[in-house]
Amino acid sequence: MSLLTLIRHGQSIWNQQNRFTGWVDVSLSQSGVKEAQRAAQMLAQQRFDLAFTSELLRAQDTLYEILRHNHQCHQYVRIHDTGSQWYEHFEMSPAEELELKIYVSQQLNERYYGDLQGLNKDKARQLFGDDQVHTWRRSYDVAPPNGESLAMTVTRAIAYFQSHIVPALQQGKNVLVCAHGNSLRAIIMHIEKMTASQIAAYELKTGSPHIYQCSTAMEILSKQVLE
Ligand SMILES: O=C(O)[C@H](O)COP(=O)(O)O
Repeated sequence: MSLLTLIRHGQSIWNQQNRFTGWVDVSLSQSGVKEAQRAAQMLAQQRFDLAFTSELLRAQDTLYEILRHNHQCHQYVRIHDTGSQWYEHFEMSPAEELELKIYVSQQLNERYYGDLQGLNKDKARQLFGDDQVHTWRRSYDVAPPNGESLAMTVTRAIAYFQSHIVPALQQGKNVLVCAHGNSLRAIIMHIEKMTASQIAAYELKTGSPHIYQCSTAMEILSKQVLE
């Protein structure tokens, strides 16, 4: 059995300003730092064997806040996703084996919101109408102008989940994934076998850990959401 802990980053400064963020690399707000610290307290006793995050600051800062307060993890090494599995071959001494590996990948980035990035969501509603903005935000297969649909985010995030995260879970490792609302909804849709309409309506609070107990055959044995 293994534990899969999914957590959306703490509130960002553009979440606070109600602006479409996507791949714009904004920091956590003061409230977001507090959310990350609270999540760290909730997860302080949890042992993690490895972690995954996106290339974006708000997810990485939330992850490091959790690791800084984790009683099991004292050192870590970041491995950037360069497309090659170079890290599978390098030798680590027993002491280095204690280092937690953090895999950083663009595949776990937030949904790319294209031309909407930076725009205030209320301003967008004034410009394009409530229905159009809701469709861009919460439909499954409609993309915002020059952006990704949720379906496109799901495709890349699940491909990464299956190629990099599932093998670790099948080996019984405890995995921490600190990412974004839409890339995590992609993973949740996959493991909970949700439909497109169910996941389109599913909301993840910032800084709220979703903890799944998984069998090595990837059955979900239990789910706990900490708030
Ligand atoms: O990127 C963003 O704007 C948010 O993090 C997610 O926005 P959404 O909840 O509108 O998808």
